[in-house]
Amino acid sequence: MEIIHISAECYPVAKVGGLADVVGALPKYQNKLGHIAKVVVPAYDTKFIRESEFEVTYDAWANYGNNHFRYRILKEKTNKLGFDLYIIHIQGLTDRPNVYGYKDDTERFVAFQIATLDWIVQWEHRPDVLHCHDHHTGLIPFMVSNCVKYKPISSVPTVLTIHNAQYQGQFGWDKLYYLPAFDLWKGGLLGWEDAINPLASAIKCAWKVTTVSPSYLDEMMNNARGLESLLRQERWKSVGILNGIDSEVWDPETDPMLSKGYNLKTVEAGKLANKTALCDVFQLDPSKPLFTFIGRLVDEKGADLLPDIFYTALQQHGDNINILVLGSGDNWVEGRLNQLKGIFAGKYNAYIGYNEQVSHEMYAGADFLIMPSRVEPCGLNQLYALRYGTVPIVRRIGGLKDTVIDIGDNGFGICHDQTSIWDVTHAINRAVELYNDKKAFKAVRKTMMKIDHSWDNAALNYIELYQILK
Ligand SMILES: Nc1ncnc2c1ncn2[C@@H]1O[C@H](COP(=O)(O)OP(=O)(O)O[C@H]2O[C@H](CO)[C@@H](O)[C@H](O)[C@H]2O)[C@@H](O)[C@H]1O
Repeated sequence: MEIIHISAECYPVAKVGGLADVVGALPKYQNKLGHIAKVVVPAYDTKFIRESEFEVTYDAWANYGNNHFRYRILKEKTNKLGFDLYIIHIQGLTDRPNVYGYKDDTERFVAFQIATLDWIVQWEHRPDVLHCHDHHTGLIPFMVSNCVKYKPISSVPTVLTIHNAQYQGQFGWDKLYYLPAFDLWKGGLLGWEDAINPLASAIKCAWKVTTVSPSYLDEMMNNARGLESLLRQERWKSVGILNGIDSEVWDPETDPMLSKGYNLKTVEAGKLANKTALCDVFQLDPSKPLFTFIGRLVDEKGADLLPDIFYTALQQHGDNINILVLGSGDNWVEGRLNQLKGIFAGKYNAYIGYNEQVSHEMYAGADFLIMPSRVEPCGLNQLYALRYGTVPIVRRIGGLKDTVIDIGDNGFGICHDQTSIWDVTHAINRAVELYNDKKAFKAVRKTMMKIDHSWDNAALNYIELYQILK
């Protein structure tokens, strides 16, 4: 089958969060299964794009509304990611350093989606499926089925994967004219409440809707930022497929970002070496348990509670624990996390910003990884932690519930029910007890490192789903 993944992010081309990890890995595993999976993303001004070689495969003009734009489709020459990578360059719209956060994000992603379809519609052959990821590509299912100019590809199945229903990409009806012509009576398929809502539109129009864990699919029926009733209505065509991880990129034995590689047999010495190096950089004490948080500092991750959680835990445990944070997001959370550095020097530190290298060093050097998420569609951090022998401390929600079993149930993680200061500090107390029971701690590390969360199975689940659509 020929599968076209269309996305705003793809690791290592452009990454903000987990969406990039999925789009950078799933196609590779689909290719390994003998299919042809390709990826289309906007051509941002990122390091990967600047440092890779591309050839122009298509050069044309398009428009959204009255705005004409020139776009070029560039193909990465060496296939170094394990799939064909196409980037769409739209001068003045895509060629910026950040993926999101601009006032004209609506225009940028509408233009990207129109350019993608304008290009595909003039191919001599038809792909087998267009796989859209999140709201940035959410207008594609509607446009493929309804816009006159895309009629030649209207029989190509579209699949939407919801990585996070918190973000929907709404914009006003005054911008309806951005879309290529369609019968206006079909316009209702674009809207939800009082706006054009790309995520809602894709839920209505895609042939299949998937999300990234079975539990999150259930939870969305009652908690999806206003889309609950729509999701209930479209449940018949929806399925939850648990994400995998790229076990080539995330392999503690070969990870070039670590101070020392390790495997199941050498995990104790390997983790200690990485912990020592990490503690050295962040002025922490490697003889104490190291708790970490990695992620976007936003409410859905429970980040607003982190400063109080850490303050309470550090007060309770005195000199017996270390905490290290890596993240960026809400300014006031960043500020408070920075403030704690002065209060708890030598046992707490925070790196405010985005740093892939430091994240790998932390998965390897940490003893525990905290994820007190309010919403977690799948979560990849806990899967990386498991592979690197780091015990996840998670709230029982979404994909966290589907992937982490509590030590009290013969599992390998520490689970709690609520995103609250009490629940998380209690979980930290349990973690300290586990850490002090050296035999049990070692056994838990071994158990979790043996778990296979690679994409092999999930990639096949997606193929089976596409095949039903043929
Ligand atoms: N400051 C920083 N520096 C370096 N690396 C950082 C970082 N902040 C985050 N990361 C990295 O970004 C990724 C985060 O992935 P997640 O899946 O946990 O969350 P996210 O909410 O972005 O993804 C959404 O999509 C994914 C994919 O489907 C779902 O798993 C998830 O539940 C959903 O919310 C990890 O690779 C992590 O290491």
